[in-house]
Amino acid sequence: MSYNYRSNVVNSEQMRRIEGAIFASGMPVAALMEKAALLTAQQLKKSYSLANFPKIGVIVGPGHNGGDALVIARELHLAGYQVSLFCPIAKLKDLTAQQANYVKHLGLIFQETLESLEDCQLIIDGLFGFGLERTLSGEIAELVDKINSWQKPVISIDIASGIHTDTGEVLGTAIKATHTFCLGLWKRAFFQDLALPYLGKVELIDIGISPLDLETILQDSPPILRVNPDLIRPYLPLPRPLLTHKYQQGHLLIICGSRRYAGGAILAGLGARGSGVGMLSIAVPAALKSLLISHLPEALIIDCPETATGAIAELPLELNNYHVLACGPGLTTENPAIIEQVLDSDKPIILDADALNILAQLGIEKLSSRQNKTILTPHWGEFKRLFPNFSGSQDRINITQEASQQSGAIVLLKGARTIIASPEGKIYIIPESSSALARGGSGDVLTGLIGGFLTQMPDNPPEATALAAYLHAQAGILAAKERTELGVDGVTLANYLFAALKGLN
Ligand SMILES: NC(=O)C1=CN([C@@H]2O[C@H](COP(=O)(O)OP(=O)(O)OC[C@H]3O[C@@H](n4cnc5c(N)ncnc54)[C@H](O)[C@@H]3O)[C@@H](O)[C@H]2O)[C@H](O)CC1
Ligand SMILES: [K+]
Repeated sequence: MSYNYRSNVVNSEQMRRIEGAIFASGMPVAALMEKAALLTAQQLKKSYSLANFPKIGVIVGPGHNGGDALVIARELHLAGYQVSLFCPIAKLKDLTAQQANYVKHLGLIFQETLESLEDCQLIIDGLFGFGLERTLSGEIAELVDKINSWQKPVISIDIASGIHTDTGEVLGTAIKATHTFCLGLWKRAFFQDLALPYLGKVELIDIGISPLDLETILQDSPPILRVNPDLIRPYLPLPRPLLTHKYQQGHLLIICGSRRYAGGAILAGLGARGSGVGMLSIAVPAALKSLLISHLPEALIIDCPETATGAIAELPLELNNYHVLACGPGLTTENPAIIEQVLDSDKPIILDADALNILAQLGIEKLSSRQNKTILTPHWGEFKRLFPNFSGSQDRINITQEASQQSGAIVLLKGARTIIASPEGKIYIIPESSSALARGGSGDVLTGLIGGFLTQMPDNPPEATALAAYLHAQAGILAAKERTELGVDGVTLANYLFAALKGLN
């Protein structure tokens, strides 16, 4: 695999080792601090103009996060901002103490009380970075709570102080930043749902970490990759070969719908349509056939015998005739037998919604006898039913990885930051999304979309899943931009998939 500062996500221990390797190769610590802080100061001056933010308060911690803050304070001072400093912990690391001496020499003032910073238009949080090692308490916790109570713009350096760099947990209390500049490499906390309300807008400062240094440290552990266009574009089934026909582009079967939940079947079909899959068949209870044809004239609609309440009673099909099976949207949990039939097939399968609820009843061990790939796409509620052992943990990256190891399936855990883990250990993270997607029907679109891409990319199931999740999120973002977060129903979302796809290509 290729290493890249934009894609690789690290934990604090890896960050420390990478930093250590850079220092050991000759880069002076003070030089790297200078570079990181100068680049951050440049961005800060661009986003927060002297005209609008003439008075800036800087909170200086005892470690190198505080050192960064002091270099930034110095640069802002030299650029004409009026800068006030507050340093709540007396004992500073050597380099930080040196930086403090120099800003004193320049005439910057260390205030006696935090309150002296209350009239600033902006606060810079350089209290703790990835060196935070214990819960905030006492006066430090009070200081953090006081800053939060001011409700001013707060810019955190590297990470919001109080947030655990790996798990994203709040250690006692934490700064509620409105903007965080992550230095060098993305840390895991930036993709943990728990931490998002504390990080605000996030930006990566590229301090020039070379792929060589990344490889030396990261090659021994499975990669955690932040999905971005450069990473995922090579997997797109585009351009299509000049000479091809519909069956060469794959045949997806979606098993979905009930009289009660007819819409889920339509939305899954529309999601699959958005992938451009060559052939799409949709198995539904007989009563839904004409409805599905009216929405998806290009699909082959298979009418199945129904139960008394309108669920699929049986699948009169040879499932192995299809390349991929996607199953779940709108099914109801009435008929576990069809899920058992799907599990028995030799084809790759995607299970979502009630297919997951039935699997939870059957037991996750059922997957161990499968001969082909399984992709599970739970939201948190479904996840807890499938993997009750992990429901106590807050570290979504870890538990998705463990759930994948335990089940042997690719697990996609939906959330503000969707995580995808494969049993071989790969992790993909979808870095942005829209709360417009927190709405009934958006998951059905995703199931169809994953099915459609997996059908066209049979050799790369984790990447097909990541590609679908990325485009789904981008479609949500684009649609919300144009229609607000309230205007993105499932059909609209599906209609924006092509725009997301165009944005990637
Ligand atoms: N990423 C890079 O390449 C660069 C990062 N830089 C910055 O350095 C910090 C990490 O610095 P470090 O000195 O290791 O740790 P911190 O500044 O986060 O703080 C450690 C300091 O704080 C004490 N401490 C820890 N927890 C608590 C607590 N709960 N209460 C009180 N005190 C606590 C601990 O004992 C230490 O003294 C990184 O985030 C970047 O901002 C470099 O500038 C170079 C480039
Ligand atoms: K910080």
